[in-house]
Amino acid sequence: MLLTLTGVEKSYPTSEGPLKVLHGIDMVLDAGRSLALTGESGSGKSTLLHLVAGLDSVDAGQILLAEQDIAQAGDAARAALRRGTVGLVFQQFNLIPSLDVAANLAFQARLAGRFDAAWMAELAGALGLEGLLARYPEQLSGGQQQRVAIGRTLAAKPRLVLADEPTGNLDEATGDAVMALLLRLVAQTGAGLLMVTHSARLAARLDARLHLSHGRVAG
Ligand SMILES: Nc1ncnc2c1ncn2[C@@H]1O[C@H](COP(=O)(O)OP(=O)(O)OP(=O)(O)O)[C@@H](O)[C@H]1O
Repeated sequence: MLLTLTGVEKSYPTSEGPLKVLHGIDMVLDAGRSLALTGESGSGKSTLLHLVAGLDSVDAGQILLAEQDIAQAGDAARAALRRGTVGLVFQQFNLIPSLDVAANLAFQARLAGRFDAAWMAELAGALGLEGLLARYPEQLSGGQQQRVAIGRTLAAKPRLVLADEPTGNLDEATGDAVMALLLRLVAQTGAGLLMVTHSARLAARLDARLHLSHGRVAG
């Protein structure tokens, strides 16, 4: 199993005392499978994604990612796991403005020590970016920027792709096209995909769905 969560609990400190956001989450995701994380605003979706990404630590429970327990890992170990195993795609594209598309695409793969020119060229082709490699992010449309952001993440060949409303900033037609590319490329690499979405329509395109309600799995 690529990802297993067992009894994951998380609270945030607030001025009125701890706010419990996740109350014992259990979930599994296999390599090559995609899972939509849905739920109303404030149900804990982003919190869960951040924990799996190793961006924050759990209060209790276990997160096994590629046989490693990230819940109990220290900051340095979590950072290493993040670079080596996990790829993130967010609603904000966060491209590096001073780098052209080719350099943005290569950036994370180089950081992870996994730059592969042939894979990069294949990705650029699949994402329709060949003619845009010398442009800078500000010279791209939103849909083009999100395709670069997806390419940048997949270039490093992550075993798990975490996406938070990745097409939330795009119009429906562009978002649908970008989503189709993301699903196709994730399937091609055999990675797992965990994606937060508010859209039941998008959630239905993934293999499975986990619905959160007030920090609990509701279906
Ligand atoms: N750093 C924080 N400190 C205190 N409370 C927080 C913090 N981050 C999130 N919360 C609270 O935790 C709860 C869950 O937030 P989270 O962002 O995980 O929800 P979500 O399901 O992703 O919501 P949305 O769909 O609106 O993005 C909310 O009540 C939120 O206000």
